[in-house]
Amino acid sequence: MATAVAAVISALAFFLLAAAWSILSSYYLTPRRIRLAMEKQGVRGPKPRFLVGNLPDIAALITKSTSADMPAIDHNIVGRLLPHYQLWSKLYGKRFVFWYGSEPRLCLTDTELIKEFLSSKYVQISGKSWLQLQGSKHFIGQGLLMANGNKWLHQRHVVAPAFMGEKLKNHMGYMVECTKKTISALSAAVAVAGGNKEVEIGEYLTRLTGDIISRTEFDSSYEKGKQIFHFLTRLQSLTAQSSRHLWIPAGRFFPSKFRREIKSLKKQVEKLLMEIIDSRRDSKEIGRSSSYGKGLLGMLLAETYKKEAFSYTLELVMDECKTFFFAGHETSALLLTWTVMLLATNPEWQEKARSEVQQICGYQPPTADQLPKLTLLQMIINESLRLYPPATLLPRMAFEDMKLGDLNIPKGLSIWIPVLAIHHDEEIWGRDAHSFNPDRFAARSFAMTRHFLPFASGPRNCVGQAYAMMEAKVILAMLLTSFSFTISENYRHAPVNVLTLKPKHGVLVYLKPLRN
Ligand code: HEM
Repeated sequence: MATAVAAVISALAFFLLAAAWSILSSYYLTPRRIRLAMEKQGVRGPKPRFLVGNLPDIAALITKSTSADMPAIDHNIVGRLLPHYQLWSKLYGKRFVFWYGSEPRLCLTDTELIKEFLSSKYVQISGKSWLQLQGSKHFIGQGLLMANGNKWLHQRHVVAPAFMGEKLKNHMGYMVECTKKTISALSAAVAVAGGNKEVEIGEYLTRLTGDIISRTEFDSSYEKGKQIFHFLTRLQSLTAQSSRHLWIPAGRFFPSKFRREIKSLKKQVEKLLMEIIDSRRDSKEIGRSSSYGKGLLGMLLAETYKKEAFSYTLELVMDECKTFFFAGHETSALLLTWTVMLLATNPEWQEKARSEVQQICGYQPPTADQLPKLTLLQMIINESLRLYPPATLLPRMAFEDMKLGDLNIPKGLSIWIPVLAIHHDEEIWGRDAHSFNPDRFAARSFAMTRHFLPFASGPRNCVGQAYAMMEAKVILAMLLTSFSFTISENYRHAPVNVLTLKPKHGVLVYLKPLRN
C-alpha cells in the first residue's frame, strides 16, 4: 500500500515538475532568449509586462482610437485601426518587437524582406503559431489555412486545382446565377420603397458570397450547405470570443460559458456534413453518379479513397469545407462592400466603371472572356483592396532559426506584417496614399509589386485569389448595370478590425434602378 502511495506521489510530483518547467520555458525562458537575440541586433520595442506583455497597451490604444465614429469619410485609417503600430514605429523605427502576452512579435514593414520571408525558401519552416491553431481548433481545425509543413504542402496541392483554369471558369455560372437572385431581391426592395431605397448593402453581399461559396463547395447539395454555413457563422463568433484568454498559461483549460454551445454547434455542422457525404458515397456506390460531385467536396471525397502516404480523413474533409467557407466568403463580401462605398462616394468613378461594363458586356452578365477586358473595374478593385484590405495583418511564426536579410530570426519569433500600414505608406504610394485614386493602378505592374499584399504573396498566398477577383468583377459589373448608388446621409464611417476589416455600422446606400 505504502509503495503504491509513494508511486502515485512521485508520479504527481513528476507531472507537476514537468508542467512547471513547460510554463517556465514557454512563458519566461524562451521569450527572454528571443528578446535578447533581437536586442543584440538593435531591434527594440515597448517594455513588456510579466505574462500580459503589451496586450493591455494595445487594448487601451484601440479602445481609445475606435471609441467614436470617424467625423468624415476619410481613408486615413491606420491610426484608428493600428494605433499601436503608429505609436511604436515612431518610437522604435519600423522594425520593433512587441509582446502578445508572452508571444514576441516582430513587426516587419520592409517589403523586400517580407517578399523573401513569404517565398518558397521559408514556407516549410514558418507558419501558423500555437495560439492561432488553438484559437481555431473548434472552428476550422486542420484545414489549409491552419496547416503547417508537409501537411500544408499536400493539402494545398490537392485543393489548388479547384480554383484554377477550367474548374475556375465552371464556377462562373454559379456566380452569375446567384448575383441575378440578389439583384432581384434588391429590385423588389427598391420597388416597395418607390424607386430610391436605402439599403445596408453589406448584408446582401455577405449572403451572396455565402451562396456562391456554398454552390462551389457542395454544388447540388447547396441548400444544405447554406444551413451548415448558418451554424458556422455562429461557431466562428463563439470560438473567437472563447479564445480570448488563450495567451494566459493554461488558459485553454479555463471554463468558458460558450463551451457547451460550441460543442453542440460543432456537432450539428458535422452531422449535416456527414449527411451530404453519405448521400454522395451512396450515389457513387450504386452507380447513380460517376463521381462524388463536381464541387470542392466531391474532389476531397475522392482523395479519401487514395492509398497514398497522406490521404484525407473524413475529419480533414470537414475541416477543409469549413475553412473554405470561412476564408472565401466574408473577405469577398468585405471587398465588395468597401468597393460599393468607394463608388457611392466617388460618382465620377462609378460612371466610368459603368460605361466600361456597358461597352464591353452591354446589359448581359459578363462572360469569362470579357472579364480581363474590364480594366478600369480591375483598377477600382485594386484600389479598394489597397485602402481597405480585408486581411489587415499577416502573422507567421518562425519554426526554426533563420537568416532574413541582415536579421537573424530566432525560432519561436512571430513575424507580424501590418498589410494595412504598408498599403497606406506615403513613402511607397506618394502623398495621396490615403486618397481613392484607381489611376495609380493604370500601370498594371504596380498591382504585381511587393508593396501590394491583399492576398499575401509567395507559395502560401491566397489560394482563392483568382476566384475572388472573378467573383468581384462579375458581381460589381452586374450591380453597376442594374443600379446607380449614392451614399446615404445615415452612413457612419467607422472601420473596425475584428479579424477582418469591417464597416462597424455597415454601408448604407441609396439604390436607384437603371432599367425596369
Ligand atoms: C477579397 C477576398 C479575399 C482576400 C482579401 C483574401 C486574403 C487572403 C490572405 C491575406 C491570405 C493569407 C492568410 C495567411 O496566411 O495568414 C489568404 C489565404 C487563404 N485564402 Fe483568401 N482571400 C480572399 C478570398 C478567398 C476566397 C474566395 C477563397 C476560397 C474560395 C479563399 C481561400 C483562402 C485559403 C484556403 C487560404 C489559405 C491558403 C494557404 O494557407 O495555403 N480566399 N487569403
